[in-house]
Amino acid sequence: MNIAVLGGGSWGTTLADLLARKGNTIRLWIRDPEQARLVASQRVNDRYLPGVELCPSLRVCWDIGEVMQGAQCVLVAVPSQFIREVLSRHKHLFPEHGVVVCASKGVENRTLQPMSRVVAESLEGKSPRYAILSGPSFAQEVSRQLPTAVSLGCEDRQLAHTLRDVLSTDFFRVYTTPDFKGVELGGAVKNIMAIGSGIADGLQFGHDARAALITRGLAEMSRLGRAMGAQERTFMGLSGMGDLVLTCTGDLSRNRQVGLKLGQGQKLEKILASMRMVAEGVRTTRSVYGLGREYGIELPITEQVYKVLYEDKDPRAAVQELMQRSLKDE
Ligand SMILES: NC(=O)c1ccc[n+]([C@@H]2O[C@H](COP(=O)([O-])OP(=O)(O)OC[C@H]3O[C@@H](n4cnc5c(N)ncnc54)[C@H](O)[C@@H]3O)[C@@H](O)[C@H]2O)c1
Ligand SMILES: O=P(O)(O)OC[C@H](O)CO
Repeated sequence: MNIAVLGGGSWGTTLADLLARKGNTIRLWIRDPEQARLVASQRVNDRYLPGVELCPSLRVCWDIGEVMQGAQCVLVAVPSQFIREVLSRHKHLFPEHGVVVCASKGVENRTLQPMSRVVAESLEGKSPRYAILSGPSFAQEVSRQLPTAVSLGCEDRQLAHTLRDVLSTDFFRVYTTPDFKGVELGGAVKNIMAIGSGIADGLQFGHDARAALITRGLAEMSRLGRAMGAQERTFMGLSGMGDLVLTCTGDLSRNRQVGLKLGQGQKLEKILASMRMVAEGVRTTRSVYGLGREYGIELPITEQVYKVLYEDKDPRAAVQELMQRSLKDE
């Protein structure tokens, strides 16, 4: 397949490399010309995926027109808050009824829209056929060909199966589900819980606290998902429980790292200034907090993470408040 990958961060680079190694025709768009030239000549994305030698057939380019030429599928791995801007600006390059796979995890701040809506609205008039790729997958592990399993949410069963076959390898196993809403919401909300789990671990609150956060985080995610039209059982799968477990426990998670530092007493501004990569959960917390209010759904962990991130609440007081809520049935 001829595929354009938009987003030269760690995930876009990893997926482009994986697909190129399978013999697909892959072009990777890196928006910064200097960075694109460097990656193209050195055959390593030193900034976002150091130490991984890229497949010789993978073309790296800053000219998005060239990258999009003849693409049968566009895989989007740009941070979620920039997807609308990138797709809208380059809408003329997209074919009608083209296939778009969104691999980014987040909910837009301005509109509170999940990624499927952002893609559909940005490409309005082009009627894109879209799928959401999510699930427990650290770029650093996938790029080293370590065994990984993910979810692909796509309403069109035939397209889902085609994409599954295109994306799967011996070490990267793709499961399909028509519930794209559940897949995208799971991928977005787990980042909030990863920050929460990092906070608890940064405070050295122990394994019990972390297990409680993961489990109650799953309940919170499912509650919001149900209200937004997702299927509850999707959250028991890879893009829900799977990614929660990974990012709430795995130190490779950038969202967990943000939480750990907050729990250790660092300030958000300083933490973000020290990071080169994106921690989607920081901005997604703001969106999901807004969704909770819009849908009238109780999201206690999200609310406390929001207060720590945006109201400078003491992390210890946030955990205390969670523990002192009125007692209820599970
Ligand atoms: N890295 C992973 O392990 C992983 C795994 C699964 C999903 N994801 C998701 O993939 C998405 C991309 O994350 P990543 O880890 O590749 O990012 P990254 O932190 O590795 O890189 C950030 C990327 O964002 C780009 N960027 C920054 N500002 C931009 C703008 N204004 N417009 C367009 N691009 C801009 C940078 O050029 C860079 O390519 C996120 O939604 C993330 O949650 C990441
Ligand atoms: O590093 P994080 O926290 O953005 O997590 C990366 C992936 O989403 C893990 O599935």
